[in-house]
Amino acid sequence: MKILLIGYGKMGQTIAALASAAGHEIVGIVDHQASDSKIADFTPDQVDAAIEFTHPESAFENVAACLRQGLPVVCGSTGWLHRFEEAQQLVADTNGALFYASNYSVGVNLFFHFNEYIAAKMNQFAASYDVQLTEVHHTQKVDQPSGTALTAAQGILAHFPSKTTWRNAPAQAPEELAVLSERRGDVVGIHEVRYASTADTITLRHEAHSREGFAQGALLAAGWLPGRHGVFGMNDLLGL
Ligand SMILES: NC(=O)C1=CN([C@@H]2O[C@H](COP(=O)(O)OP(=O)(O)OC[C@H]3O[C@@H](n4cnc5c(N)ncnc54)[C@H](OP(=O)(O)O)[C@@H]3O)[C@@H](O)[C@H]2O)C=CC1
Ligand SMILES: O=C(O)C1=N[C@H](C(=O)O)C[C@H](O)C1
Repeated sequence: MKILLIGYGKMGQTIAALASAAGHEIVGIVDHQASDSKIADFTPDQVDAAIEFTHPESAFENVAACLRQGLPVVCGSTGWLHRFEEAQQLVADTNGALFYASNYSVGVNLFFHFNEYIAAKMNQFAASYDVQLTEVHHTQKVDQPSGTALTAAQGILAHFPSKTTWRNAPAQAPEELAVLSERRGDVVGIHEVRYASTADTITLRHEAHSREGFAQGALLAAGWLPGRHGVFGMNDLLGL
């Protein structure tokens, strides 16, 4: 597979290493510091898929540039969902292909699935149990709460109707889901959903040990996307 990497930080470099080991070709790197290349320098005959892991403030423009160039794009940057509808419209206008996941690891996507199942079960016991979400990441992370925590929060709100909104702080009303963020050292990513009653606590937890799971998932998505048209996510890829 011929890959254009957009963003050559922690994720870009992890993807490059795994891609090269798997025999894929990195045909270009677009990054603030690591290269002078631009997305507009690349055409669909040179690139099977672009993989974008940059920054919340640059993700939409990078995705848009890929779509305008006719490049299928796998985007992992978080914190830009306020522009997601614009991206969807651009995909439709260009007959393009966009893959987005707040978290590309297979384990986290199983966690999302279990989270929804547990929320639906626990709804029957909502009078006794309160639920809260916590996420812990490294101190370089700029967005808060994490994209993964937002996806998990949406899963709870959809299946545990006693919670109708979320707040990135301790809840101030029973219908608010507290989504608590902590930034500590070089933690790769910990997400935890906790249902607590006066009698006991039930916890669903995912802890990433490295960035390889995210990178493997992004490469899987990049292999799957070419030839498809539309907006896709991990449920399409994994059939969850
Ligand atoms: N969906 C998922 O599974 C995962 C998502 N992420 C998300 O991916 C994003 C990147 O994470 P990570 O690699 O850890 O971050 P890093 O800060 O380590 O790397 C980002 C890189 O992108 C560069 N960059 C910033 N803006 C642009 C731009 N406009 N064009 C090209 N390059 C740019 C940065 O350069 P400079 O430093 O010079 O600004 C840096 O080299 C974050 O939003 C993070 O939340 C992370 C892990 C997994
Ligand atoms: O910035 C990170 O590092 C991560 N970001 C993603 C998120 O916001 O959920 C995924 C993962 O947790 C690592």
